[in-house]
Amino acid sequence: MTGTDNEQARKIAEGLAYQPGFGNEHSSEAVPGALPHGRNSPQRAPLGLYAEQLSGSAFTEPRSANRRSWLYRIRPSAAHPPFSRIDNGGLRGAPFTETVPDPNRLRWNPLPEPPEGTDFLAGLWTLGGNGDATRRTGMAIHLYAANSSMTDRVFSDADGELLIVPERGGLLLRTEFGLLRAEPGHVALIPRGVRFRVELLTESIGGQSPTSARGYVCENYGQPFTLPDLGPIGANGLANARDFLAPVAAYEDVDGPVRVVNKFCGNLWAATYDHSPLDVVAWHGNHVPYVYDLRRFNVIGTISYDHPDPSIFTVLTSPSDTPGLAGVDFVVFAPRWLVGEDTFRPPYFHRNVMSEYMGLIEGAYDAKAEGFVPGGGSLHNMMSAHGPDRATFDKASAAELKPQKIDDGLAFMFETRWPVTLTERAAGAGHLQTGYDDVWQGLERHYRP
Ligand SMILES: O=C(O)Cc1cc(O)ccc1O
Ligand SMILES: [Fe+2]
Repeated sequence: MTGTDNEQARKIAEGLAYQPGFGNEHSSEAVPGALPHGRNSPQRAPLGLYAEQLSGSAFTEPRSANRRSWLYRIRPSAAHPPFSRIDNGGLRGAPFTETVPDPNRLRWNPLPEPPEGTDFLAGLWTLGGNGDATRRTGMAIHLYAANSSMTDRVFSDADGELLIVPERGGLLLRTEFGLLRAEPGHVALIPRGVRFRVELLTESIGGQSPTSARGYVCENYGQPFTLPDLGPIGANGLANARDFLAPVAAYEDVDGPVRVVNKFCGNLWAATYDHSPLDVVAWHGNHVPYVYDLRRFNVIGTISYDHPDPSIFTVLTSPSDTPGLAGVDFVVFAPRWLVGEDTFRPPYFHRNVMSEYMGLIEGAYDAKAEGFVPGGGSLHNMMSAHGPDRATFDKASAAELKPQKIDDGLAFMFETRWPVTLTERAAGAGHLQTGYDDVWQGLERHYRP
């Protein structure tokens, strides 16, 4: 790609300026005077820019659910050649029909190392999902493993928003709205339809050699993720709105071929533009990307007895049409104190109508002594019986119940109202563990009336 990034983009890449807040009406201009005032669509937009609205909700949705942004860009998005189908690589979309839904407990090791030159988009690998992208319901679970930055191509997803959960390696996300830096322990959200390019962060941004990056992606076809209501918790707590960071405007003024890849109803389509579409000089609105540092999560738990349900750890929820029943919840198991008296402190044995995919960003998870490793994942589909493995059960049943800090791990869960159907690749993967059931073997009877 030729051309120069603007000065602000360089500064941002080094320091990264952000606008705090969740769901705000943000506004930002990379060049003073680029943002019109008092109207969205003046007869001639400032500086000869084109005004364009990007709608993430129907025009008529209630104000509380309404999402749109106004972009002021060098060229309108409409100025592009036709898109043609390209190979979907490891990406699959809903509806998922390659396999039949599997009630077994399943666990995977991390993805194998990708071939040299694999960028974020090429490194996406779909595990499974539910719903239907054309109906804007459900979700998909993807993993990614990359060792190269996207250089001359840009991606966008018409099917849903992308919640990116880095596990290894930092990412620099160059979006239409500006730059986001997402390191392991952060999550980044790219809203539906927003174009972005993923570069691998080296130790210092000025460094030369890209390292590798690995992580998870929840593609949410349903209603956009929002913060859960807090109810009796009160006005503060869990993920606090001010810790979500939206970018400031930063644009590329680049002439030259740029491949623009669009995921549309499950398939990849591409067109070669004669310019970079990351050419937004100013914007305002609430349909915006953001990053959030999971270590900012205000963890709430029992200070008396019993193990609260993990809904108390919900970072973001995608509501469905039934109140309280999420299309998908994003839940984090962050460092916290356990103080419950006369309590079995790790996650309990359970069967859940919701389906649970879990991943591990760092360290260990308190329900599994071994085998659940960073970059790996487990799937406990609707009503499948799971909980602490035998080693964890034995240890926690005998543990002295003094206050205990869990500070050696960061795990997360995508919890969805519909069962997850696997792709053929995930069902037949070499890194699918065999014998996962064995972790619950040897839980002998103790009841002898
Ligand atoms: O299965 C899991 O490990 C996730 C989980 C954690 C917890 O604390 C309670 C219930 C639950 O499903
Ligand atoms: Fe569970």
